[in-house]
Amino acid sequence: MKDLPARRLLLVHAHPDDESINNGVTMARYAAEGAHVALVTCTLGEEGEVIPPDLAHLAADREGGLGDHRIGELAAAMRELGVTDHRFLGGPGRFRDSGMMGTEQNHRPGAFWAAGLDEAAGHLVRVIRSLRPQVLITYDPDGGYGHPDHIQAHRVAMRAADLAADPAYGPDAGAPHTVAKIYWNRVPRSVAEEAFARLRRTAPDAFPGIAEIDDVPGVVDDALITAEIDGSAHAGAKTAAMRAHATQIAVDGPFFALSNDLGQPLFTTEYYELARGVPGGDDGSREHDLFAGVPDEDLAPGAQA
Ligand SMILES: CC(=O)N[C@H]1[C@@H](O[C@@H]2[C@H](O)[C@H](O)[C@@H](O)[C@H](O)[C@H]2O)O[C@H](CO)[C@@H](O)[C@@H]1O
Ligand SMILES: [Zn+2]
Repeated sequence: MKDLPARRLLLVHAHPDDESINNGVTMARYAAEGAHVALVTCTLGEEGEVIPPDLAHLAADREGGLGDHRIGELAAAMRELGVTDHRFLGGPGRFRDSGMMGTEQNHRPGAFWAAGLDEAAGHLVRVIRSLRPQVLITYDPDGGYGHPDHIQAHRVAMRAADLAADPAYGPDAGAPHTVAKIYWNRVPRSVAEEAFARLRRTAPDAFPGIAEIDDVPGVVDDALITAEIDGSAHAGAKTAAMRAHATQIAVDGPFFALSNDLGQPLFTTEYYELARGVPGGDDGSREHDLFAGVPDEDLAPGAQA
């Protein structure tokens, strides 16, 4: 077992593609700076729609196989971001994509939405106690846009952070560890409005339609934003990572669309709300480093891969 770098970031996401859409430049930046970046994806995205016609046969209501295919898409996306530690919660296929809210897939055996919270969180506690991350990123309580797997990923991540810190929990799951800072993915409304205005102005016909601002996960009033990560130096890596998720995402320059063909902005500054922990800034201004404020004694090797 080898010691990991002093700075360790853990991201918890629902499906392959969410990590690149929400945190592509953040992951690329910290990986490039030598921090250890670990991604836990909770499902394989088996119920997703498929954009390229020549891959349509992979869909769950056709031949199936989309989940296995998306494992490969995720691996390709991680190579573009320089991230080498990416895992599936409980192992590949342990929890199945639950489909959109209100669909019958929500209640299928194995669906992540139907999983027991503590059973699912127990898998993540082991990851937290071995990696010992100082920073964790996940969704807000609504999962960004209400998808059941996103909501469940939020619940599992927050519950696992609580259990990992509890000395009375799981003595066989590793030594207790408290994650110093937990962030939720956010987009400030003013930034979203300006980006959509630019999309309508410069590329009105790039896609068959244009999404609504509130279709963008996590859009909130600017006042709720506590950190911003300018990843313009890593814009190419994020774009390439999103392109790697070819069954789910179509990229056109600084814009993209999901399988609904509705154009939306590709953000190269990523925004966060500090949900737990002490902010690094001292005057209430936004942080520009997610590890800001983490005590020096916590920024040390000693975790295990
Ligand atoms: C970004 C994200 O969370 N994608 C999920 C989502 O996919 C959407 C879903 O298929 C919807 O029906 C489409 O209109 C939309 O364009 C898709 O992005 O839900 C899928 C099923 O749970 C999931 O596999 C996909 O990763
Ligand atoms: Zn998702």
